[in-house]
Amino acid sequence: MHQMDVPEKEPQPPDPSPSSSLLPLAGISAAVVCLVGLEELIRLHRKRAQAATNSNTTKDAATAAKQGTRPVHEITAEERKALRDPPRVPMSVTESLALFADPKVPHLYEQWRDELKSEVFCYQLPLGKRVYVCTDWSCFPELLGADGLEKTSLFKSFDLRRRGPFTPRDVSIFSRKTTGEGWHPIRKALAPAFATKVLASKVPAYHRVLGGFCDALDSAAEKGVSVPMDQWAVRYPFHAFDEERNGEALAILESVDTIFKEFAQQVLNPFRPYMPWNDGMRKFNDAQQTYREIVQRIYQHYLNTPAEQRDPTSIMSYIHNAPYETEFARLSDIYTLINAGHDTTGYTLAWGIYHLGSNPRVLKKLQEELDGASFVGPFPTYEELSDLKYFNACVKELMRITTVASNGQFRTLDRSVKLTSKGVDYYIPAGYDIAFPFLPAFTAADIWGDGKAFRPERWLESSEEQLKVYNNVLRPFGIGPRACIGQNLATIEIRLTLAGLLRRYEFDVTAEPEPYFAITYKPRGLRVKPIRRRT
Ligand code: HEM
Repeated sequence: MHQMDVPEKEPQPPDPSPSSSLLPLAGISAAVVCLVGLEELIRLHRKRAQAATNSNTTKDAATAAKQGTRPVHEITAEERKALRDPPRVPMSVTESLALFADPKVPHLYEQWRDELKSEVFCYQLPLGKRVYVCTDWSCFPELLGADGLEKTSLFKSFDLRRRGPFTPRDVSIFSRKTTGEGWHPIRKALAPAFATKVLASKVPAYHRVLGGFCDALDSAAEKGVSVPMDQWAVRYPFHAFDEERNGEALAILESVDTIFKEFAQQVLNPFRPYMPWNDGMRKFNDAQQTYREIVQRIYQHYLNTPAEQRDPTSIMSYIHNAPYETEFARLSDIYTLINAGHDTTGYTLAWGIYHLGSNPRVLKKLQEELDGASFVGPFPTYEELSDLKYFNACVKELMRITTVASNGQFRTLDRSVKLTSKGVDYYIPAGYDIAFPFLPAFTAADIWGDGKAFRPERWLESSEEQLKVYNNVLRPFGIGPRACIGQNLATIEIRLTLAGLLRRYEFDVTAEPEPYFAITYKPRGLRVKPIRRRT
C-alpha cells in the first residue's frame, strides 16, 4: 500500500509557545519593524515596482513574447497627462481599519460607487496601501481575460499553510501564478474531473447525499421545527471526494471565519505570519494544524482504498495523478477544493431556499412546472431539468441577486493601466491591487432596472438584445483563464438540489438572514420551517 510521506517529513514548525525566551525580543523587533519601517518598505516597494514597469517595458514585451506570456503596454508620460486619477473614498485610517474587520464590504462598493458617481475609484488603507475598485463590468474582460492582470498574492492567505518555510511550490492552484510554471499543468490535469459528462455520471451518488438532506428535513417537518438553513445547506453539498468524508470537509468549513479574519488582518499587516504570539495568528495556526491533519486523513483514506475500488474519474483520482511539484501542494489543493467548492455551493443553495421561500408567487409557478414534468426517479436527473424554462430562470436569478463570490475577482497591477469607464479615461498605477466586484454589476439599476428584486421573468420576457447584455454581465464564476474550475460541479449541484427540495417542500422563512461577507456572501442566521408538500 502506498503510504503518504506528508507531513511526517515536514520540517518542524517554529515554536509558537509564549514561554520562549526570545519572544519578547522578537515582539519588540517586529513591533519596531511594523510600526516604523513598514510604511517606508511598502513605499519603496511600490516605487521600485513602478520604476521597473516604466523602464522595462520593451524588455518585458520581448521576454513576454518569448515566453508566450502577455505583452505589456506601458503608459507614456504623454498619455498619462490625458488620464484622470480615480476619485478616492473619503475615509480616515480608523474607518478603513474598521472597514476591513467589517463583513459587509460588498455593499460598500455599491454605496461608494453611488456617492462618488464613478464606477472606478480607490480607497486608502493604512501603511501606504491603496485598493482600486472597478464596478464597470465592460472593463472586466480586458483586465481579467487572457492577457489580463495576475491574481493578487494575497490569495496565498487562503492556502493550507505548511509548518516551517512555505515555498512558492507549495501553494495551491488557487494562488499560483498564471504566467509561471506549475499552474497550467495542474489545472490541465484537474480539468477533466469537472467535465459535465463525468459529473453527470455521478448523479446516483449525488442523489444519495440529497436523500440524506431530505431525511433530515423530513424529521424537522414532522416535528414542526425550523432549521438553520445557512448551516444545513453547507452540510449537504455533494462532497468533492467521497460521501463518507463529508464530516471531515465540514470541519474545515467550520473555521472559515478564523481564516477570513486573519486574512483581513494580513492585508493590513503583512508581517503577521511572522508573529506567532499574536492571538489571531495563534488561532489561525491552530486551525491550520487541524486542517493539515484532516486533509492528510482524507488523502490517506484514498490511498488506503485498493486501486481496483478507486473511482478513476473522481476528483481525488485526478489530484492523485496530477504532476504536483511537492506533496504539500497536493494536500493544499485538496484543502482548497473543499473550501472553494463546499461553501460557495452551500450558501448559494441557502440563498435559493430563502428567495423561493419568501416569494410565494415565484415558488408556486416553479412548483407547477416541476410537478408537471416527468421524472423517472424520486429526484430529477441533470438531463431531466435542462428543458424546464422557469426553473432555469430561477437558478440564473439566484446566481445574480445574491451571488456568493460577491467580491468578484481581485488582481495585482503589475503595470500601470488606462481604464475607460463611462467615457472617462482613468489612470491606475502599477503596484496596487484592484478589485472587480460582482455584486454591484449584477444588481446595477442601469443594467437590470429592478436589479434588487428577485424576478426570474426577466430571463424569459426580455428582448434578445437585452438577454445578450444580461448574459455578458452575469458571470458568477468569473472570466478569463482563472475562472472557476468547479463551475460545472457547482451548477449540477445547485440545480439537482434545488429541484429535488422544492418538489418536496414549502419553506416558511421564520428568521430573515443577515447578509454577511466572509470570503463568500452568506445568509447568516437564516431559519426556515420545512413543510412536506402533498403531491
Ligand atoms: C456557486 C458556486 C461557485 C462560485 C460562485 C464560484 C466562483 C468562483 C470565482 C468567481 C472564481 C474566480 C476567482 C478569481 O479569478 O479571482 C473561482 C475560482 C475557483 N473556484 Fe469556484 N466557485 C464556485 C464553486 C466551486 C466549486 C464547486 C469548486 C471545486 C470543487 C471551485 C473551485 C475553484 C477553484 C480551484 C478556483 C481557482 C481557479 C484558478 O485560479 O485557476 N469553485 N470560483
